[in-house]
Amino acid sequence: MSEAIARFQQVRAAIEADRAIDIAQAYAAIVAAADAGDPQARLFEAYATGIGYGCDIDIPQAFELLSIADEAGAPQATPQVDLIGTYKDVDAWIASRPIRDVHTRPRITMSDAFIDEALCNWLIERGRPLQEQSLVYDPSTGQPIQDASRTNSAGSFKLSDLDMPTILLRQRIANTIGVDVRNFERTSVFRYEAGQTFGEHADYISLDFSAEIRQRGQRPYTFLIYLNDDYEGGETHFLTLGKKLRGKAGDAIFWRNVGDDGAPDEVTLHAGDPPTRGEKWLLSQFIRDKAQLPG
Ligand SMILES: O=C(O)CCC(=O)C(=O)O
Ligand SMILES: [Fe+2]
Repeated sequence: MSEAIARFQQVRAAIEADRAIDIAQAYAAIVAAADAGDPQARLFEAYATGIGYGCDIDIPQAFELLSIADEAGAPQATPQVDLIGTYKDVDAWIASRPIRDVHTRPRITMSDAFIDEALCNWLIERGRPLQEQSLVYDPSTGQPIQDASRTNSAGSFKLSDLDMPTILLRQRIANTIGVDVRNFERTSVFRYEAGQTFGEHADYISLDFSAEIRQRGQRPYTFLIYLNDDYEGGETHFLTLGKKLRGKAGDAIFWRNVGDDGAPDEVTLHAGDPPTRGEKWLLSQFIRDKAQLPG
């Protein structure tokens, strides 16, 4: 094995284990191994180029690299090319989608048929193996603990879990809201089995966590996509507004967690109510007001 490929394997293991690494060096190692003939490294280079991990975001180039990885024999590339090969014009695919307001103060907006069924199913299958029990922080000890207020599971996409459809979807979300995709946190997929819930909470960062806000920014937007609809109950419940909302599979909902002045808006308090029958799958995208570390 060439030295470049051995180095990439180390970088890949660090990314998969979510260890802190130097992103510029990691990107250089990915490209070197790809150039040394490793199709898996070419695939990582495609994702890195899609999200600006150690390089500038270049979507057409990311596409090109995905095709090269496919031809070089990366098995994961083929279903992605099959899925996005139908997106003939990438610019049109990632363009902003029509929206409609469903509430004014706070502004809550929906976008019907934001994605199609094939992409919903793709995202469910990508998110399924990543599911972990959701934890909340115990304010008395500062330790993550399991708590009855949040019983659903969640999985988020690191660089090594990404794929081109998800990368393009992030672009479409950014264009629809009119925000910079570099401000996106990791994309997550949530699963609620019947009876599981994400209790009353707000998505803005509490002003009590001023260091977090200084470092990573406030979280002005939440963007959700309902990935299935064969369940009962399971609404996104805005408790103070007395409003329960839910979309069909592929519909999106988003809202601002802060007011025009940027301060937390307490009326955005909400819950993911428990499905009473069937299981609910949801894509959750949090958006900050500052660029995030990519990956
Ligand atoms: O499941 C829902 O509808 C709500 C999800 C949610 O509150 C969140 O992603 O922050
Ligand atoms: Fe939330």
